[in-house]
Amino acid sequence: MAQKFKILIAGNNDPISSKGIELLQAESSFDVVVNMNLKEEAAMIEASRDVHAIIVRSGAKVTAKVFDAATNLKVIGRAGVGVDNIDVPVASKRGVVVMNTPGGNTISTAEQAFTLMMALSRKTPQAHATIVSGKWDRKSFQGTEVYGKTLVVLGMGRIGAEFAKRAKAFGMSVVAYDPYLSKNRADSLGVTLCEDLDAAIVQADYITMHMPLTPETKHMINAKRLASLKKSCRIINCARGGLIDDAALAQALTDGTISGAALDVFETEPPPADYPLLKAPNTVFTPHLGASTEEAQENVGIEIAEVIKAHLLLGTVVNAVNMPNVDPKVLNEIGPFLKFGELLGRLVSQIAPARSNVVSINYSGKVGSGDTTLISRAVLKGFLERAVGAEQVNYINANGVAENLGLRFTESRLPEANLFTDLIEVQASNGSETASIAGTFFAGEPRIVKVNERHIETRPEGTLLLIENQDRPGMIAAYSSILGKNQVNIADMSLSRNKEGGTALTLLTLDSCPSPEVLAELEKVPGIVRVHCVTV
Ligand SMILES: NC(=O)C1=CN([C@@H]2O[C@H](COP(=O)(O)OP(=O)(O)OC[C@H]3O[C@@H](n4cnc5c(N)ncnc54)[C@H](O)[C@@H]3O)[C@@H](O)[C@H]2O)C=CC1
Ligand SMILES: O=C(O)C(=O)COP(=O)(O)O
Repeated sequence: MAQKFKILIAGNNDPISSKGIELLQAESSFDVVVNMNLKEEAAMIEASRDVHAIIVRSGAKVTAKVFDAATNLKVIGRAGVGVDNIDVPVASKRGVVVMNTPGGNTISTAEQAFTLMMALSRKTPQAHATIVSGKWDRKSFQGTEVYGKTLVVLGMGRIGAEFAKRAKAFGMSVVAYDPYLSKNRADSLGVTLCEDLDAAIVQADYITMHMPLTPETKHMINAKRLASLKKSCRIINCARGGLIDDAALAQALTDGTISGAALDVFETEPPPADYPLLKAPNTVFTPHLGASTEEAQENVGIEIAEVIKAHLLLGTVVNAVNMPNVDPKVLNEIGPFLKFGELLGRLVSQIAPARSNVVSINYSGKVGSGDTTLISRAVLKGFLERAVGAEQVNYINANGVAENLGLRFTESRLPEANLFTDLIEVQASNGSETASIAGTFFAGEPRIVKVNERHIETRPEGTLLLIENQDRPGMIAAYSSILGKNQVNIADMSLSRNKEGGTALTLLTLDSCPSPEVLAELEKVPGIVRVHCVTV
């Protein structure tokens, strides 16, 4: 019977599009539970216990404790962009893929930010409030035009670029500050690239912010920067609370250091009633509504449902923030290499020199001409299992685990086929010694074709005994007799030597693993240099 997957649509009064939910409900192997009342962590923990997937917007928080409880969890889908309500490092550690829907709410958020800029310039909410309170006041609400003004866009990504296009249509001159924006892209958007944040913002009549909240961007607009702005400057933040120091902003507005602020996002959401910013003059606020349009919600709701469904049913990975993408075509092509890469990593870890600090993966042939990111992660996973335990390492956290152990990993790719159509070679080195195993596929079957630079041919199955010895007569008889006398049966054998009278390598496939005593006896045989027992 096909596996059943339980999917939790989790929210805190921030609904996911019914079209997305229906798409999941139509799948017979999915059990879809919708709970929009998950404000408290305890409720979220309870609701997540036995689920395989969770879909959220920004309201429900997926914390470390939720991961502790959700032991079946495979994937989290964020119907939107920001994943700051999900503990992504913990997700990665647990091997849970986190996917989002970049792009689906871009236009809506750019439109919301633009609306905020216009409403701030024309004091629209304040004017509205007086009318509904019975006043007709035409003196207090003189505004300013945006036409001809300088707009500084901080973060020229998807939303920033859409904002900039609209601003240009309104006759604004646009300056961009974004350390990752190329000059070509700035030129094609028709904006002036400024490489220095402080130099950019002092020119601004308007500043709009469109970047994620990271340690680098936290409090990017602080008291010092606010003090450097033109008195006429107005700030719009429709990205994330915390990009601006809200307390410093409240002070700057109260002191008249700047002329206004329009915010869709706050450092604390929702802001408490005594939040100083709420009392500051010249503000326009909305409660995190950037993505709250019919169109955006339908886009992100359907997209997240589709990618979660594809992940659970087919293993594809799209829009993941903690893993490379794997589409069905790629998965079909590299699927066998993933398993094999993991196996090669596991084998090399068993013959690696002590304190290996570099793992090198060399691809050649067809496999080397494609994207090998995921195969390398599979190799690393296999290699690291001995060090940290198989449960602790997965495709998502493999690079981080390696980094923590001080293990460097290098990759080389040669599209040309050598002796084999596809070859993956994994080497581990501690600087003075190196061990390596290379493998390929023969008619779809995996084969080990090289060990420690010696050509050999073995199926990677069962227990392998690797013996390096001086190339002289009598060696095979010596080790065979020790194995025989200890009831260890040899199922297969492959021999290789570098040169006559040099060092020979034997790879034996055994029916059982020799005891440590038998391995020690083998190592004592004159002429035997090294013995390794490796389990596949
Ligand atoms: N208010 C709302 O409802 C919504 C808010 N957002 C938020 O808007 C923000 C932007 O979203 P997108 O444009 O889709 O993201 P994006 O990834 O397309 O753009 C982000 C841009 O910020 C730039 N950036 C990164 N670090 C920077 C730094 N230190 N200084 C200046 N620029 C920097 C990046 O290079 C990138 O170009 C995100 O934080 C997202 O969560 C998105 C949708 C709705
Ligand atoms: O997509 C984002 O980053 C947003 O901030 C939108 O949040 P929401 O889905 O409206 O809770």
